[in-house]
Amino acid sequence: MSDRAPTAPEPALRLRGLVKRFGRTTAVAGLDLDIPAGSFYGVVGPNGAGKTTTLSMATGLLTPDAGEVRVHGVDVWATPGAAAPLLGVLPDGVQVFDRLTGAELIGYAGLLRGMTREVIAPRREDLLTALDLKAAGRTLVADYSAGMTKKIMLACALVHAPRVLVLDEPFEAVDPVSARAIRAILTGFVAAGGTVVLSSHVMALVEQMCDHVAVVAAGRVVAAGTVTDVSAGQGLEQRFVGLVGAGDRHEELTWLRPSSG
Ligand SMILES: Nc1ncnc2c1ncn2[C@@H]1O[C@H](COP(=O)(O)OP(=O)(O)OP(=O)(O)O)[C@@H](O)[C@H]1O
Repeated sequence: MSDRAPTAPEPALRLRGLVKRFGRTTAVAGLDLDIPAGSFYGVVGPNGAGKTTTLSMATGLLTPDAGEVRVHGVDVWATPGAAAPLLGVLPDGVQVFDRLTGAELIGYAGLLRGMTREVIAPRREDLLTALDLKAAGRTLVADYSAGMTKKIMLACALVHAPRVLVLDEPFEAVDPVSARAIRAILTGFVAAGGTVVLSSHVMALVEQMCDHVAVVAAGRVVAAGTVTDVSAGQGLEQRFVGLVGAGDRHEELTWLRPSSG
């Protein structure tokens, strides 16, 4: 028997000491997080907590001021060419090439990942069908609704079959039928050994879908672990408010009384 201590398995994503400042604003203030391989990981936090900034640095979209990111052990910033194929990314609020049709955009995403047209074509059809975008595949993305744009960008993130999916608010503006289709895709992906990291403001969704969650506030992780552990018997929303909320204090807008006018 070996007397060596077993080494912990390499996480799908390892974030260490991430820092990002925008002028005088510190968006991310030394953030550490391990996302276990095979997990369905939710990242939650109040508006402006640093979630988008963190996920952008974790996926090679935004250069950190300090810190390190590894995806399955591969350094995202030192070796971006090796890390990129492992990652599928749905960014929030980035410019899309919207003068392409949906089908062209998926094709373009596949070509950027070095895929051949022969491999891309059937996958593109599968994705358009699965995301209920078959008819819209021939329409310019500029003419898409917010939810359709979200779905086509998700298709672009999936086409090269990455190992880790990082999705910034994937359900925002998406209708319930499409949300169900996306959930099925993501659940199947995790069941097949993939890792999903998503940010969301919907605690019920994170509680239902995710097995792990990190609560981010003021650019740091204030709680992380299994959803059961982080919820601590209170339900995730209650725990979230307890960790980052201002309690039950609400300013009254006394002037907002239509009947008193
Ligand atoms: N490009 C930028 N230039 C200047 N400040 C920025 C920029 N991007 C983010 N910030 C600031 O960094 C902080 C964190 O923003 P970030 O978008 O990461 O938060 P978030 O947790 O994703 O918020 P939300 O839940 O509202 O989407 C905020 O104070 C924001 O104003």
